[in-house]
Amino acid sequence: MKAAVDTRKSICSLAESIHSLLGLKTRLTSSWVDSVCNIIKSSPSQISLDDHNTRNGNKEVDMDLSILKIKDELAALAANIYKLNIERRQVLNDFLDLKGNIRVFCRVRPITVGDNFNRPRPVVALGSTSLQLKFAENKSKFYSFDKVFALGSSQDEIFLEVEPVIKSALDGYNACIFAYGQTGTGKTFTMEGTADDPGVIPRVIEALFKQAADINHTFLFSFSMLEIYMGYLKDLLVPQTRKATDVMPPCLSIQTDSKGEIEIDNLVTIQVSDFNQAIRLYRLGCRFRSKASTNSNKSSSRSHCMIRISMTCFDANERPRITNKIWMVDLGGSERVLKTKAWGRRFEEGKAINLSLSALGDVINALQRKNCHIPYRFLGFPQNVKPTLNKVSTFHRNSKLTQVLKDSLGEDSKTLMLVHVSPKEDDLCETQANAQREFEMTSLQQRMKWIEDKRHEVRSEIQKLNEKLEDLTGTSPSSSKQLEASHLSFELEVSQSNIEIDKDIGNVKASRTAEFPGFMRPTICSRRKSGVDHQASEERDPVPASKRRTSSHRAESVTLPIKGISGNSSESGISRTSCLMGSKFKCNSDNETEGSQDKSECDIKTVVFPFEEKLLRSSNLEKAQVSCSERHENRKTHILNSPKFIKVDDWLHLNKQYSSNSRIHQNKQVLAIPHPEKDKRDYRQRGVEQLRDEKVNENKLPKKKINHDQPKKLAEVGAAGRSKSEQVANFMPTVFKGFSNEESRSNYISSTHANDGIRITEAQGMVNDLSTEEYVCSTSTPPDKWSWVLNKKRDESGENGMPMQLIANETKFSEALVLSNSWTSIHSASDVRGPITALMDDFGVSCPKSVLKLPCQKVPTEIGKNSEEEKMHVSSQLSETSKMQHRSLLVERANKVDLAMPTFQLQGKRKSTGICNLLKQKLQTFCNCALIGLGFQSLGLEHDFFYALML
Ligand SMILES: Nc1ncnc2c1ncn2[C@@H]1O[C@H](COP(=O)(O)OP(=O)(O)OP(=O)(O)O)[C@@H](O)[C@H]1O
Repeated sequence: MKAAVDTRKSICSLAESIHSLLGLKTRLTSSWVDSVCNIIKSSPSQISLDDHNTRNGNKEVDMDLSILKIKDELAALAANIYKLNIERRQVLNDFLDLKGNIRVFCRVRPITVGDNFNRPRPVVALGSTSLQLKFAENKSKFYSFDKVFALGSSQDEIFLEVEPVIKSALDGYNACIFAYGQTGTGKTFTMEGTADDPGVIPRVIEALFKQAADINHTFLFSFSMLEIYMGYLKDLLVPQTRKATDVMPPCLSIQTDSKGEIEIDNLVTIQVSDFNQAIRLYRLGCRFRSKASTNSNKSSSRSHCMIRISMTCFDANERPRITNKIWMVDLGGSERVLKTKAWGRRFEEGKAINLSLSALGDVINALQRKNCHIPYRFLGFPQNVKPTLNKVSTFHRNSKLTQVLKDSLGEDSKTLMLVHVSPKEDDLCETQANAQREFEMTSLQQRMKWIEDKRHEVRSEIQKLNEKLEDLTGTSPSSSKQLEASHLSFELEVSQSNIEIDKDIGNVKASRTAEFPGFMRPTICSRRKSGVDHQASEERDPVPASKRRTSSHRAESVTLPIKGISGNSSESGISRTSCLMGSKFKCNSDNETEGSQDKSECDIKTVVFPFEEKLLRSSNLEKAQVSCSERHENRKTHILNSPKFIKVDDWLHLNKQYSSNSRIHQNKQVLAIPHPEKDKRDYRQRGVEQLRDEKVNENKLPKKKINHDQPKKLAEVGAAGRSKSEQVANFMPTVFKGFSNEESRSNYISSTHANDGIRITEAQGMVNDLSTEEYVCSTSTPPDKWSWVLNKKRDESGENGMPMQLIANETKFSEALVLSNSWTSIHSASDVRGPITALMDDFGVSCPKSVLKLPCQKVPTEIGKNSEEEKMHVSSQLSETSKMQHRSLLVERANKVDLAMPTFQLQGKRKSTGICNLLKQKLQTFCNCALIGLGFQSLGLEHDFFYALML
């Protein structure tokens, strides 16, 4: 071809020179030249170079000509290829654009050793692009991906999808390949692979060198490797003086400039000329990656490992840029802090990983949506915040991961996300947990409603009884006010709990979006911060705005409607300390991830502490009770902390101390009630005596002298001559007198009661008497305490009083009190019934209804002191005379009843003396004691407490 062109040129020049020589005026046309050329070509006598050479017999010239010919052809082909290359690049780019510059693949890890083979697999790959997560029999969720690699997919299959990205990189585009997934889902396996089955990174390096060699350009490759660990950038190729086992490298080579931008160019960049050099560097860097050993004793990556291969090509004008790079990132394993119950360093690592993954998710999501603002570094201000310079730091996102990748995660960059999923049921994503939570919340709500209804019922019953009482006594009982107050507070708690539930449900619902996997969606926080999805979330969220947490996560107050005040639901602002910063997310120095950015990240994310998981997952009733009792606890702290009350623990401690010194108890099962020392006992006894004296004087009844030393002496004598069971029988207090069970007796020994059989019998009579009109339910107080309380009271008022009365005057009763550690409480029947029923439900114990249908309590008053108060506990049906008789009887017996003895007396039939009734009463009493005791036990109290309660 070139020869033809040359021939044509020479013909042209020849013709022109002839033309000028002849002085011809006409110009030579190309058609004329063509025809002359044709004549020459077709003429057998043409004079060509070949002919000339052949004629001269010069074969070498012949050779040159053929070479020239081939070269001509090659040049033509090269031109063609150039055109095709441009076209291919365009087509590939269009293809990737069409597919999406960000593509997401999913790989399901195969079942490995240690997985439970018998459990049904909840992750199912449906076709090549969708994945089903089954988290209940009839509940599952579908996700779509660009491609799903099912269980057992090979490394080759994965690489086949990665290859186009390598081509793009060689064409001059920046590219990123990420491996994302929970800990242990196979990220490192996919990226690194094994010696026999190499993963993406070695394959990419190999392909880059191979394909670059195929391209007729000169490439210069360089290799860098770094990790982001706990917010720090660490150059893994900095000359290492440390051992591979060191957790932290001694120096960090990457700094930030004055604006806080990462000076990524400071990275150690090593030129590599072939695959072997690059792979050696890669292996070296991997040795220094921060890892932690997990429960299964394998090392888990606790950082993001980033490999950068930069390529520079000087002789390819068609490339969009001279130097471009491909990042391969093995992201740190995301983990549910709740699930792993990580703490300390592991918790910090997990937190840092999760935060940066969340930031990456935000960036990718913004890119997918083609948002004008991509939050590589700064998320933007919330709607209600005016941007000022000093506020920038507050709302700074500053994720180093996205900052480093900033120029490789963009419009003309290719991003490949390899999402890894474990087939393990336990590793199901947060969606499952949310569904579970949602279910729990619903049942919690139902339970709350049930409790509320029940409360209303009980309350109206109380109301009726109070009214009846008012009619009878002519006075407004203070207890009714207390009940009212306790009811109101309960209402408040219910409404608060409801709000909390609603809030949680709102959060659950808000997080329920479909199409993309979680990390591809903007986080709730970022939506709130940027205000992008504010509208959308409001549409999604059925919970009224007033009941939701305000958009600021630092919201300090909510407005709660308080029911029950003046019959209207009024709005009352109740200040709540920041739930996130206060209890949920303690953003103190301990919990902050190291590094500059993490304070701001702390601002954004909520991390729930492990102990809260328990609370969240505890049964509905438990939750209600916990929050209820906590609040009650606060309200009652000042009461219980008053010096009038000894704390249970204190008492038990004292008791133990005393018991250890005491030689009285021989049976280990028996809680030894301390034998009161003389001076201590005197307080009580003197109190009783004084009271008795007063009453006796008043009623002209003969005074009985109590010999304080008698019980002790009798005990010694008795112990010498009787068997243990006999002692036990005599030790038995009144309420258990009817029982013949040895075991129940032995658990119930009280040395104080041991020696006064007459007293027991008489006290029993008194119980019967009392039960004619009154129901008194009192948890027992140890002798020391009684005397102490009595003493205190006497010291203050200068007079003695019955302990029960003192306490009755001071103590409110409510359900919470049953659950509280208070020893001294007097409950109305209806107040007791609630917890007892609940306890019965909890423990599956059945009890005759009659036991629970107790009439309203009448608090025993200080006898004879106040005639009004007397009326409270003496039947209105009794005449004044019978009242007096009753009172005198009571007083007479008061000296026989040890006030330290626990009384749990039930109303029986009037003057019931029948053995059946008696037995029934005892059974009922025992049942209730046991139930309350079990209730206390369920609060984690020790056995001592239970025994003491029985006593
Ligand atoms: N596709 C697979 N085929 C065979 N084994 C696999 C596959 N994926 C993962 N494994 C195995 O599962 C285990 C966990 O994988 P790997 O260490 O890659 O998880 P990871 O996601 O990187 O965990 P971490 O985030 O804790 O580092 C390894 O023993 C690995 O060999």
